[in-house]
Amino acid sequence: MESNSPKVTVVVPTYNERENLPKLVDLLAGIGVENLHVLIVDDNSPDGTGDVADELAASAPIPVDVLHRTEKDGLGRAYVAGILRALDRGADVVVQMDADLSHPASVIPRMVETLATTDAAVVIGSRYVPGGAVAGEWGWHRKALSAWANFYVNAILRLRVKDATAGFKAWHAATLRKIDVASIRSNGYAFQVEMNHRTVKNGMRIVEVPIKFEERAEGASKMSLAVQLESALMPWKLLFGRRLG
Ligand SMILES: Nc1nc2c(ncn2[C@@H]2O[C@H](COP(=O)(O)OP(=O)(O)O[C@H]3O[C@H](CO)[C@@H](O)[C@H](O)[C@@H]3O)[C@@H](O)[C@H]2O)c(=O)[nH]1
Repeated sequence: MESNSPKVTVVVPTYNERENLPKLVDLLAGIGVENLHVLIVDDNSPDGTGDVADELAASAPIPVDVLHRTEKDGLGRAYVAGILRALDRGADVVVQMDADLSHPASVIPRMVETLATTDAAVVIGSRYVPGGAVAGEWGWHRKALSAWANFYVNAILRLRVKDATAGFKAWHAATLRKIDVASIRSNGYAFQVEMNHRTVKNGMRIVEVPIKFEERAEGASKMSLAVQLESALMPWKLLFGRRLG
């Protein structure tokens, strides 16, 4: 039977997340959001995450779909592919979320509610608004990098967002269509910044709700030097409206 509730699709990019993915789907099944769907976008993970995703699609208590891609192509590309598929399949709200359990699934109901009851075009699960936090031990290097990245992009692009690089967000489908997600090219942290920049440039509002961010317990971050370099250049590229390649 068709549900009257908005269709909420959680898009989860995965690369080597076989330990984390079943736990994440389990958590999502328990948050009590009606008409919740999960779309896993796997880039042919060598650890077999794609097979784990297929098993979840067959057995999970909530609808799980899998988009298999042939090779590792970056987080941004995976999100673009996943978001376009979610929109194609009628999502009203699209949630972006990491697979590594660093983003608290329990906050999704509040994010969806905030979208429904305010003029927010997108709601960010934010570490840096009052009530937000980073749990566990982040080394000084990671803290400094995150603080610097936020100061840097806000200074250049005037986004006025406390957690501009956050990867946990709930979008109205209409916002994603308006910002033309298909044309977004940046791939690492810069992907999040470019999405925010397009939202603000189109005169739409970003709202942040606090989250407690957990450091991943299993697997490793895929952040590379190339991702950091892209993030350093991207705000200038956006400011001057040009592509740097
Ligand atoms: N399909 C696919 N998934 C990927 C790829 N690279 C990373 N992922 C997936 O994307 C999610 C985040 O990847 P991490 O490598 O754990 O990201 P991070 O460096 O910890 O960065 C996080 O924090 C940043 C700062 O807040 C965010 O900007 C970023 O989006 C992410 O949330 C994980 O689910 C990971 O498996 C890829 O090339 N392809």
